[in-house]
Amino acid sequence: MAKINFGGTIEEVVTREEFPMEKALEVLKNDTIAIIGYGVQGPAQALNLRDNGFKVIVGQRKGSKTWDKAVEHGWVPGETLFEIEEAAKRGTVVQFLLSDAGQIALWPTLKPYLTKGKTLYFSHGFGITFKEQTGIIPPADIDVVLAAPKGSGTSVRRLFLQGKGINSSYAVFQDATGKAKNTAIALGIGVGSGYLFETDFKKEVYSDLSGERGTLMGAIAGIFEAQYQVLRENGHSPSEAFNETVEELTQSLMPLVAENGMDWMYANCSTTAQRGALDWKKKFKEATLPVFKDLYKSVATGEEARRTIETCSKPDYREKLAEELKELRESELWQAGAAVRSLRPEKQTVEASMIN
Ligand SMILES: NC(=O)c1ccc[n+]([C@@H]2O[C@H](COP(=O)([O-])OP(=O)(O)OC[C@H]3O[C@@H](n4cnc5c(N)ncnc54)[C@H](O)[C@@H]3O)[C@@H](O)[C@H]2O)c1
Ligand SMILES: CC(C)(O)[C@@H](O)C(=O)O
Ligand SMILES: [Mg+2]
Ligand SMILES: [Mg+2]
Repeated sequence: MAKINFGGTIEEVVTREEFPMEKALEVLKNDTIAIIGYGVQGPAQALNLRDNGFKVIVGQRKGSKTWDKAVEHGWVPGETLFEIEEAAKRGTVVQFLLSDAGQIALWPTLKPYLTKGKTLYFSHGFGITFKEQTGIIPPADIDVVLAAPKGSGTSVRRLFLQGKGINSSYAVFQDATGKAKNTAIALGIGVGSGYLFETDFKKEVYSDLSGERGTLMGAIAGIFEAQYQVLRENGHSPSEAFNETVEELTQSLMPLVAENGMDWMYANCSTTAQRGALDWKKKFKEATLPVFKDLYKSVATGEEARRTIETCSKPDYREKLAEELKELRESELWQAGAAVRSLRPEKQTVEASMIN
């Protein structure tokens, strides 16, 4: 494994150079990979594995929208697309990619098919770590592994199609065959990872839940709303407030951070901006640190898992989520955003946002 210095801590990572696709294909040459769940990660991982030359089948409920989506993606009923039970029976590697709440409901159906020597694969440590709440306790004679792409399934597929790769973590929870680690890495490479870093199920779920509720999704949306509100309350127009809050960040400054780090982005802004940002950064850190500490505690106590399971197990959870997203989409901030996006020169579709 490559030893990499991450800011002073040496970690071992698995790169494609040392674990090339040919090796991954060799490790899984006798396996049939059954993808159970065709939401966001399911299609991305299934299609990447198929395109990389692995033997892949998909398990879905016949008559569901996701069955139709799988057919559209080229999965053939009776050949590579089956009812969930049939796919689980045929698969020697079972990739459990239903929603985390959905996994609980399907577990009693799936478990009988997880026979000796098979591999159960997750992309999240949720089900195993919060086993008191999920009831997901695998049989002792199977391997249980994880490869968790650090990004949306949409990006997993897009980056693959661009010839790039997403970073993923991998972990082994149970090694009944003695081959679980190799299997986990081979699957991680197969689904399109650029490189893999090692974790365990608990660390993966604690960091993942913290990250998405924090800076990646929850905190960023909250900070956008707060700044936009203050600008609007002080008489700034929606276009000015949106540009100064979101558009410049995503279009100009974050690409610079992605390219070469925070100091590089700072260095490419004015000295006035740098001076102010360096001063205010401290205040924002002080203000948000207690919130991040609360968040981590809520994850570690299982409270986040409890609330997620409770709400996402309700029959109408999709409608409720859709309503909340609609409210977000229709808020002034994000309506202003839609107008700003339509004005990007590459779009050239200004009609939609014109008043007359
Ligand atoms: N979405 C991502 O990009 C992402 C990234 C990394 C890891 N993960 C993890 O990957 C796994 C899959 O995530 P996802 O976002 O693709 O899932 P999701 O929440 O979109 O759900 C996947 C599919 O599960 C189905 N489903 C839900 N409940 C069901 C039930 N009771 N019976 C049958 N089907 C049911 C849904 O219809 C959906 O098609 C999760 O463990 C998630 O935490 C997701
Ligand atoms: C894409 C994310 C946010 O990284 C993932 O963790 C998820 O749950 O969808
Ligand atoms: Mg997540
Ligand atoms: Mg994540």
